[in-house]
Amino acid sequence: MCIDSLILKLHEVNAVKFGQYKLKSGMMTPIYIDLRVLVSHPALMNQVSSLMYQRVEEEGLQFDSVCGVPYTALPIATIICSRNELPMLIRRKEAKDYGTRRMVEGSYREGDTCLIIEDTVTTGSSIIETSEVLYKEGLKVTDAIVLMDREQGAPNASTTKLPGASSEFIVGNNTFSPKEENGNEAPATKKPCVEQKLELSYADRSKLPNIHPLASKLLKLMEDKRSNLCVSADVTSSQELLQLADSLGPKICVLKTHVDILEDYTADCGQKLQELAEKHNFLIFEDRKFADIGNTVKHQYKGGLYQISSWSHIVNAHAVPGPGVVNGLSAVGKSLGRGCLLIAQMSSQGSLATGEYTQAVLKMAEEQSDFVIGFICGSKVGTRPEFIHMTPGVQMQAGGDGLGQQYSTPEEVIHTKASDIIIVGRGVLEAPDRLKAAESYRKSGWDAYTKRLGPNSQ
Ligand SMILES: O=c1ccn([C@@H]2O[C@H](COP(=O)(O)O)[C@@H](O)[C@H]2O)c(=O)[nH]1
Repeated sequence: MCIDSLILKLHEVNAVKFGQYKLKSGMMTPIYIDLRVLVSHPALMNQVSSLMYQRVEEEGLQFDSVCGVPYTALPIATIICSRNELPMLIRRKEAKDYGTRRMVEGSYREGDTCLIIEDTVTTGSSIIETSEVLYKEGLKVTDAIVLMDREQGAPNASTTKLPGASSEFIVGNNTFSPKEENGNEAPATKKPCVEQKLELSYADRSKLPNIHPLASKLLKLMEDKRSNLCVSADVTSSQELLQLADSLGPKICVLKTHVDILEDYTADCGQKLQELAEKHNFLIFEDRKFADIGNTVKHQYKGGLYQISSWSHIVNAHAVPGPGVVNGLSAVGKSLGRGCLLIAQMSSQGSLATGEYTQAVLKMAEEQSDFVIGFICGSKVGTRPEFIHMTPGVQMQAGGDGLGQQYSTPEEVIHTKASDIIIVGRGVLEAPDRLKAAESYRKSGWDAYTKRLGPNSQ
């Protein structure tokens, strides 16, 4: 069976609904996929199971057992396992208060690998929850097969969070084209049984009707300069900072600063930085990570020694204090045309900004999109193409720095994890030739982006 005819059959049994529906993430959607009805349609259920198992075979996946995400994917996993004589595990949603109190039923040994079966993903949070339960039982989740990917963050969420996961394979097609996410009609034309990704270029996104002007400017200059590189200028003297901005300016889309590590900051430095940003067409991002109540961050942003709002186009904030932190920053920055990134995830080992916290950050961003322009994150987390994803912890070699920093490569960050901008600090600063290193990061980031867009991108 091909995808087109499957979609039609799903529509016939009312598994594809049109209207106004609320997703688990809280977001409203005009299309709702309800595969729960499948249990009442055994022939279709068999076809779906066959299609999903076909993909398991095509990918040559190896695993010791199979686990369906409760509840909808449970019968699908059961059919797959029964027909192909595969060992199955059942993940409980709640522990029994008697007997073994196990969260995972079935026979398994520590270190066994497990394939997850899921019907529909939006953010991937259900897959993550299931894999976390399995992981706590000593199982390793290596892959997940999904029938419907709503393309709203799931591949990235799953790829990065599945403990021990190597990859995720999507059976089927996108249910939303980017245009649909914008609210316009234009269902994707589907190629039968072929995975199809629709993605807007930076240039296309810069023209979206609801985009924040600063995000639009950034996306446009990225396309013009063919650069998705942000250099993190973590140096301690103003002279070195300005020299870096001038020499690397042509290679970068954003210059990130930590103004409070400068030993000799004066207002003149902020002024000169702005002039260099104009000269080389990049934006300045002060990585201040505001995290206080609205009234305090308002003062921190506008006043004090650094007067950040007067020279930095972008700042960022933790969502921990609640929406007041954005309101406080917005009270200062909005009229100046500034924008804010919310910290949805961090690159440091053991970061607490994961799972439900990250989801709550996304919600806060949606609600404050007149000032929030995107996220600091490890992978694409947001659903709106208007949001910009910036990822720190990038070097040519994956690894760490011994102080908790964790590095991914430009290819992983931009191509696999679908982020927009790589943030590189020591990868450039500690190179013998900083300009050469910046060019090499620019090229890697850009190549990964064009690869992600596909063959028609250039
Ligand atoms: O999660 C985060 C948030 C911010 N950073 C900042 O990015 C740079 C990374 O520097 P490297 O030398 O490339 O490690 C640095 O300024 C951090 O404060 C981050 O690393 N992780």
